[in-house]
Amino acid sequence: MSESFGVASLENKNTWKIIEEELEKPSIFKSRESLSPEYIPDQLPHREKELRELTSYFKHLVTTPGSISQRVLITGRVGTGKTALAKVFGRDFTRLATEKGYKVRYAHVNCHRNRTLYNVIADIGRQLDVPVPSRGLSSKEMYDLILNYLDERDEYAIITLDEFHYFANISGPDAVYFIVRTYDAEELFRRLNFIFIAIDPVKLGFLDPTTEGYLLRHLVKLNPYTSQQLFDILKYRAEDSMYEGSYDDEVLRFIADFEGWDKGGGGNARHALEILHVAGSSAEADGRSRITIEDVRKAIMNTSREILSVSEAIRDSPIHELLILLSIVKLLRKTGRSELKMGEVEEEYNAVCEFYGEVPRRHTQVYEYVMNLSRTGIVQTRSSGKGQRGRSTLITLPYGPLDVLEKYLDELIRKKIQLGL
Ligand SMILES: Nc1ncnc2c1ncn2[C@@H]1O[C@H](COP(=O)(O)OP(=O)(O)OP(=O)(O)O)[C@@H](O)[C@H]1O
Repeated sequence: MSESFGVASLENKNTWKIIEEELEKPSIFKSRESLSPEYIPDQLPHREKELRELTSYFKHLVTTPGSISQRVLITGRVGTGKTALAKVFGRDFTRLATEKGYKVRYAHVNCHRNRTLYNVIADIGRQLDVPVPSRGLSSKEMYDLILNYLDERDEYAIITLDEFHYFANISGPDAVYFIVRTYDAEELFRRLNFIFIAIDPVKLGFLDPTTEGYLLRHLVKLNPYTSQQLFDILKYRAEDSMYEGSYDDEVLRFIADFEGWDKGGGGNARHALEILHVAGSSAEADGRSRITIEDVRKAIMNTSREILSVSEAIRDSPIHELLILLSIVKLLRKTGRSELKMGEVEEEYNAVCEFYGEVPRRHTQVYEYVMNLSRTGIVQTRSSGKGQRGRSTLITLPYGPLDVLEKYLDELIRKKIQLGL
């Protein structure tokens, strides 16, 4: 026993040593989650004006509640703070309204995840704690249930439909009209007020002119951030999430100048924060307590704009769409080829599903997912011309690096499986 214990203690000493060394490494982050994209900060530097605009649109809820059903459209490029602005506004407005004795609720629906009218309304009901039966109701019946529930409790709600262009594209103009309908005739409808978030109002071009005109008259447009604004945002978020001394103004300025709209960057706060996060992680992994400019350079290379724009586009994709994208990336790396046939992607997808313990979808669904990835520009597809046995769909990715993308997809899929998404 003692001998085997002796060997075990030697191994234990090694594992124990490894863990002790890891634990003794200096930490850069005092709170990683407050740097994560989902985190909603207390303040939003450089979005004060837009916060005031939103407040003025919804002021009736604490002066003449029920007088109108407001609809506002927030637009802006990726990473300009549309989601954060709506959530911070929803959180603080409802808190202040409640303090004044008005019952105002807030719900934030992600239309990338909930793409049909039925799912959008069901999610609204869920977030407002409306006791909605899980099946057997039409969208209209569920909508009426929510309105009556609010009416009985004399409550009003502000509902944000985020990534509204996905819902509009997939569900079509009738579904949009059902939600946006601008008539306020029936009093009951004034229980619900809406904020729509879309990257670009042009994407709503198919709306009927009345609806489109209405939304464009109630528009809050977020401009891309300048390098100075990004510097202030990075400083504010770093103070929240990283230990003092683990970064300095030179590091923040370097990132802000890379991403700042006035310096030719995307003006994208998510990208700037992602670079800071990756730079901090690599300094911490090397056992260093300070982020260097070299860490930032490496982080910028690893969060290339393409990878980042893809990561933003697929952040809320269904898990099997991600498994198919990962299969394409893996197969392109394995074969070294520039294009893949649908059949071989499907074969790889079945193997990838087995690896992650997921039940593979059938061919038609796989094809639909690939077309979806193609519609959103994440993959490129073309049908094979003559000279190939039978017609097949050829698939490729116009960007890289594939190894970085594979690592990113693996982490995203594991996180979604863990969260049961
Ligand atoms: N003014 C700001 N102050 C602090 N953090 C900000 C600010 N603007 C954006 N952020 C942060 O930057 C990240 C991106 O913001 P957000 O997700 O709101 O952008 P978005 O415009 O909704 O992007 P997308 O179009 O991809 O949804 C989030 O982590 C958010 O907390």
